[in-house]
Amino acid sequence: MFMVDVRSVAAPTEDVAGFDDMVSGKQRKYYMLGGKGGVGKTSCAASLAVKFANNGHHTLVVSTDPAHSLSDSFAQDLTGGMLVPVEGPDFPLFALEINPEKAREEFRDAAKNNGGTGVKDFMDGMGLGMLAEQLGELKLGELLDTPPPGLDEAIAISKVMQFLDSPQYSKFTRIVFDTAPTGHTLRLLSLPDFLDASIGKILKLREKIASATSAIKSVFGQEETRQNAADKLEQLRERMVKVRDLFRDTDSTEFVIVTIPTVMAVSESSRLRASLSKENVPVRRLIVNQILPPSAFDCKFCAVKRKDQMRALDMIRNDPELSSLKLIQSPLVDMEIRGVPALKFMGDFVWK
Ligand SMILES: Nc1ncnc2c1ncn2[C@@H]1O[C@H](COP(=O)(O)OP(=O)(O)OP(=O)(O)O)[C@@H](O)[C@H]1O
Repeated sequence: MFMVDVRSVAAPTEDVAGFDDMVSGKQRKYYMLGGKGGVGKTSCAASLAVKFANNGHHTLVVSTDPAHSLSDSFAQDLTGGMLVPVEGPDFPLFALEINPEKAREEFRDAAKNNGGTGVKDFMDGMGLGMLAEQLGELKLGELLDTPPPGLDEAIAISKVMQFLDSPQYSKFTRIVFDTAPTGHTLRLLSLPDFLDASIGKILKLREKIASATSAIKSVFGQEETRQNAADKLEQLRERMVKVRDLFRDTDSTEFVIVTIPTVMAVSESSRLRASLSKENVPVRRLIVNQILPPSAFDCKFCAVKRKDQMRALDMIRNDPELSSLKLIQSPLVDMEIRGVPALKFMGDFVWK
């Protein structure tokens, strides 16, 4: 069925992924695959999820990328924002595609009720203009109208954590994230601190407002709504802090960088690794995908391509950010990596 003998380009022993280590133990582990768009993140994430499931783990593969490609990769409809069983692997494998925009709407509603113009007008009316000004300083309106890039994804991931906290999901021992492209992922990483600060301020202010308005709240009957909204914000803040901590937890989490052997992609991966280090996100493995398989007779184009790829691989070996990572080489195959059998095939080469 597969034309290329990819076995002949299998990674040398020192380059194996260390899958035994990844699969051992029943405590929950999170693998986040990230990199430039189109390098093969989804294929690598989906193949890892299939391999975990085939090795006895209850596995969940999650996408928070608006351009969901998990459905394409598994050749099954996984849309809808709920856990969908993936047919094919030996052990339960579920997929979850979260719609980041929808997740943000929820946050938007909660924050608007809590600190938007409604509250400001209300405060002005009560002669509490000073507090209203403080609310203005939080620039909450700005946050809502032009949400910082990455906010959608941060909320989407925090929603996944909410799912995973509930007892019925406790059986999942491996969670694989097919993350959004580099830029978004990076912005997301610094977001919980930002949100923690602004939501923290809002909540403090809420205390002041609550005491100042306690005498009149029954007249207006608005306190309950505001309380619910504040509770929702508090929940969101707590979840965001959890996500941030999870991203930095070396025992349970690993960010795997996926790249291709081109100078541009390698440079970008080096920058990604540097930013992840700055954020204290654990990285141990680097997948170099789409490596040309060996051939006895290269056409001119292939020979040039192969030379470029060699140069990019050398660059990785000499790069201060990347040289210490486990290098996993994944061959370019002449087939579409689509559906569980194809993902299993790919996984057996990548995850060794
Ligand atoms: N090693 C490979 N050999 C051949 N084709 C590959 C390989 N890896 C990925 N592909 C193909 O490249 C395309 C893009 O792959 P994939 O969707 O996994 O990338 P991605 O990095 O997740 O992209 P995006 O971020 O745009 O979703 C797919 O058609 C996939 O089948």
